[in-house]
Amino acid sequence: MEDRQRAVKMKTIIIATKNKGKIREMAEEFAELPVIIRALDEFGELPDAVESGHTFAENARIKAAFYSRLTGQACLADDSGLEIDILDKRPGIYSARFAGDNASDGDNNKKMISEMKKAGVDSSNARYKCVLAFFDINGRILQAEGECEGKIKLSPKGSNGFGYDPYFYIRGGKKSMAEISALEKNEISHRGKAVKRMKILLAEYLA
Ligand SMILES: O=P(O)(O)OP(=O)(O)OP(=O)(O)OC[C@H]1O[C@@H](n2cnc3c(O)ncnc32)[C@H](O)[C@@H]1O
Ligand SMILES: [Mg+2]
Repeated sequence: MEDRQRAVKMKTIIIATKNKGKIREMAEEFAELPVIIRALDEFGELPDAVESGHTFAENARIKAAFYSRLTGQACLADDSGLEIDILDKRPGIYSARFAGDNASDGDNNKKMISEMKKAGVDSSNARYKCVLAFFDINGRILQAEGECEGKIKLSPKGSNGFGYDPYFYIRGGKKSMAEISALEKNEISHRGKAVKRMKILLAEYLA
């Protein structure tokens, strides 16, 4: 098939997130699929979805459904966060708003450090979780999940990645998630694992 013909037949999928770090990590992976990948910001200023769910899965579905209704296109949304054992699995689904609505990554990291100090520790087992939800305009839903175990330490290292990455030390290593390359992060991360699973589901869906 010629490129032009293939382009006509290709579906569009919007990566429905306002987090630039997530887009960076996902866009390249999904570019391997026979689909046109677009980012939410190509559709102008859209309102934020209300993340009123009680689980990552509920919030991922809320975001995918909300943005597919707004754009009239198939959407893939990510809900993710960090569970810190010593903090009874907080911030969890509240990871983006740990330090309040519109908190920056820096604000959330400061809040995390102060909560860890309050608990009297300088490290704790922790894990990142990610749920990806895909909604098309006919109501077809696909869902995939991923987890990544590690340790939170109060000494930040590295400047790659985003969010809590400088404080999240990967399993068995002395490196933080912000010290490894984007490629290496995708190999081991919660999002990388969910993306690989979602790619299999999408390939079946598109076939
Ligand atoms: O809702 P969208 O628009 O997708 O963007 P968001 O940043 O608000 O995303 P979430 O509601 O899913 O909150 C996830 C938060 O969890 C943290 N997080 C998730 N994945 C992470 C990763 O790979 N590295 C570091 N922090 C991560 C980070 O603080 C995110 O802001
Ligand atoms: Mg959010």
